[in-house]
Amino acid sequence: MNTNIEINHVTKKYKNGVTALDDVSFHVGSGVFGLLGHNGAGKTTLMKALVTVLTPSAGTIRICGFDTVKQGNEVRARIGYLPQELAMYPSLSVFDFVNYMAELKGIHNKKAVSSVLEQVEMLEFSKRKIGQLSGGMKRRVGIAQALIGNPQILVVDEPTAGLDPEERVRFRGLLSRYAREGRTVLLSTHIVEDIHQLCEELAVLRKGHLFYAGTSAALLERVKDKVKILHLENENQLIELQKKSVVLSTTYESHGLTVRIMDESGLFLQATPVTATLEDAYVYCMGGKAHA
Ligand SMILES: Nc1ncnc2c1ncn2[C@@H]1O[C@H](COP(=O)(O)OP(=O)(O)OP(=O)(O)O)[C@@H](O)[C@H]1O
Repeated sequence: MNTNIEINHVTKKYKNGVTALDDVSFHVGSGVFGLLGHNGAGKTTLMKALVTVLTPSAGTIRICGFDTVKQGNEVRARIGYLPQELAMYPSLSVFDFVNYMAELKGIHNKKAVSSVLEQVEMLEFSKRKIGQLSGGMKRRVGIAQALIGNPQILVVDEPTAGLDPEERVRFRGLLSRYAREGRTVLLSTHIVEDIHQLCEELAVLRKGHLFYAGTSAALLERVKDKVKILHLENENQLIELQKKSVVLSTTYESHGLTVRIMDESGLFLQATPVTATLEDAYVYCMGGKAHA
């Protein structure tokens, strides 16, 4: 496997004393790789370090073999980035905006601009003003500017948040097509479905620490035999249960509710074991449904 991203013992401490990343290490090969974690887990901080926007306090990151701190230009030439909130100019046309972003990267090539707009199915809307686009279309334009220069690695921060289901499917298709031919797409998300559909491998951050890195299959193996269902009479019982166990899902019924839990230490003898699903495994990684 070719390693496109190598993250070694990366720590980031902000000036306000927050440790956003604490000794994080993992490697990423080709394909779509998922970065999961709740708000504040450190995903954006890690992505900014990957794309050389910020410098780690300790540790190293290599992108296609180049060090993000010492060889920033080589890294930036190989990486495209769609931040969570990309500043766009509403009065510019789609074409002019992407062309402007290309020029900022030193690429003066209108054919390259048309080509990336075609890849994201926005060529027919080239003349439309940014301010007149739907959320999904804006996101596609965001990807288009990240694809300029045909980067080996594409980093996208929460790309499907706020999209309707149809746009989400389209967006997933786009990312998975891009990840072919040895390229890497690293996407951060807290949408379990994104991971399920797109990523063979994933890393999970929790409060700056790496909780898991590996394949979905290995993650499923970890939760095997630990998923159980329990019947509860009311929500007070649910609140109590959440203090003792990770609640994966809840189904309300006419008489009470049924909950799926992760019984890690085998404490819930009255609960019925069920076959674990990947969805269970992802929700478990995220720390349970209640916090999602
Ligand atoms: N520029 C900054 N200065 C100080 N603290 C910061 C800064 N940026 C982020 N943080 C803090 O670092 C921690 C990690 O934030 P980060 O944005 O990386 O998390 P995240 O997983 O991307 O969350 P979200 O999904 O909400 O974007 C949080 O506690 C956040 O408040």
